[in-house]
Amino acid sequence: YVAQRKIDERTCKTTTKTTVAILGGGMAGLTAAQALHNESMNDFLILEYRDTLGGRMWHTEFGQDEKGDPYTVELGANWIQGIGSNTTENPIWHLAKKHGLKNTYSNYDSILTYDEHGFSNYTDLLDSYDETSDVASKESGRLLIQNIQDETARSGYALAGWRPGQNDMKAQAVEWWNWDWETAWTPDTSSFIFGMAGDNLTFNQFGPDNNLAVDPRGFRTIITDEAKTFLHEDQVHLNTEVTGIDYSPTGVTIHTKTGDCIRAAYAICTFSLGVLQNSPLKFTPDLPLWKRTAIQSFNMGTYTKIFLQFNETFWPEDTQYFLYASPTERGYYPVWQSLSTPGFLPGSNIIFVTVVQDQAYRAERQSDEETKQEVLAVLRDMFPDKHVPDPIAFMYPRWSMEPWAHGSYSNWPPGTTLEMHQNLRANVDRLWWAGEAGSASYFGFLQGAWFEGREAAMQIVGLLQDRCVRIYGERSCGDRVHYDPLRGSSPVDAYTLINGWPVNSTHLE
Ligand SMILES: Cc1cc2nc3c(=O)[nH]c(=O)nc-3n(C[C@H](O)[C@H](O)[C@H](O)COP(=O)(O)OP(=O)(O)OC[C@H]3O[C@@H](n4cnc5c(N)ncnc54)[C@H](O)[C@@H]3O)c2cc1C
Repeated sequence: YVAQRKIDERTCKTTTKTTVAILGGGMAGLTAAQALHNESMNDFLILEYRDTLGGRMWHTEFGQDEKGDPYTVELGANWIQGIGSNTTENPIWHLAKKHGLKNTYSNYDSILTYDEHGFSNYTDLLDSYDETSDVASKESGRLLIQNIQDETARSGYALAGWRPGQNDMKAQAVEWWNWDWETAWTPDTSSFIFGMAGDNLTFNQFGPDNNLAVDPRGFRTIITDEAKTFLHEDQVHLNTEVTGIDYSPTGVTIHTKTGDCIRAAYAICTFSLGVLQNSPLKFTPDLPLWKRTAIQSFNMGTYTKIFLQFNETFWPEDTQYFLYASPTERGYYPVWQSLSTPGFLPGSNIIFVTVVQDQAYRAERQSDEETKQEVLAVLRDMFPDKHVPDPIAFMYPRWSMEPWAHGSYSNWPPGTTLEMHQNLRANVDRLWWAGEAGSASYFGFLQGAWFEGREAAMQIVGLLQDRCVRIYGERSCGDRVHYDPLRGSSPVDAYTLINGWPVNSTHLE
């Protein structure tokens, strides 16, 4: 460490000292900072790549209204997912209410189904999927509790009775709407146990409903407004790209692209799994094999929303969703969402379509014009009796190419275990980890980031003050555990706070 410190000093243009360096200013970075502040520990710095807080809560101006003013659309997180419980409130819902976020109930029953010849009613398939989901959910709970080897969501659903034919494109579209649209991965590439558990933990615990943010200030206002309640400007360094992290049992030195250094007693890295997997970030010494294995074992999904504004709403104005079954390609511009519908951005004539994974990568690689022609051809198939004009505005983000995100959110592949995941969130010396992907219970969701940021900061407070802390009502002391080597499945008694599983497993069924 002494030798390493000398090297640091040589390579640092300037050195700033702080107690806790929070790497990343998204939801997890915010809740980490707030947890430190709540413990009167205000000597921390948030280092953020972009020119704003918010991370994957990211909006932009799009199109224009009658007066010529632009609308606001969300490129990243859009829903508050899991609201409506009388007993447990989703912390994201709490923030939304606190900051007066404008949002509207997403009604998944407000859906019409289409194929290449136009409207085609196959809602019976939606009902069949729902019935098998109930069976699959119970079975995945049994596998978890009885410590049985994980399987693919594909096999779990097939055993529960959902077996869409390879060429039954309507059933494939229904499956996409139910699975891929949420996880950004196919059932074949998703863990059955943890895919079902993640869904249950959010929707059985916090409530079954989702509301869509349609606030002109942008969804991230729940972060930026909350930050104003406790954060000082000098605690945030925006436009700061972290390029290197030196860690040891006694401290952490962060290197930035401009050659400056931040020396901290502890650091919390909240970068997305995609950044950890793909960016040239240099760790010194190299991260241990158990940590590198964990980082590469989980999956980062890409979820791309493609926005179009027309000069009229030619689709049924009162319907929220339109599901399209392409005759040839699964997941080809399948879910269309109207923002022109009452409660959202009425009169906006805006609709957007979502693609994930291979279809998202393809769209992100091709030009706007190529993608526009593809989506217009789909709309013209869906509405053969209407005149579908060229859009007056068209835009989509390229999540897989954003160097600060490298994708949208994480997912658990088949065969993962809780111990394997614990290795993703376990600290390495004084370098700690937080963020959406670190949440065993709510990965992929904003609430996952919210809980992980807070928990890491509270545990660090415990270490700094040489005491145990209470997290979710349980005692937590010292470093996080990690597992080396790993075994094939997790015993049920592993589902505890120690492994990042704070909720009682009775919530699983
Ligand atoms: C398209 C999309 C749709 C989504 N939909 C929903 C939804 O509807 N509901 C929901 O609950 N969740 C949704 N999510 C997931 C949700 O956005 C995330 O779970 C959450 O925002 C993650 O927060 P975080 O703090 O863990 O990570 P981030 O928000 O990624 O924060 C990490 C921060 O680190 C910064 N950073 C990265 N690299 C560096 C570097 N080298 N140096 C300095 N800073 C760096 C980034 O700029 C970023 O601000 C969606 C995400 C996407 C992308």
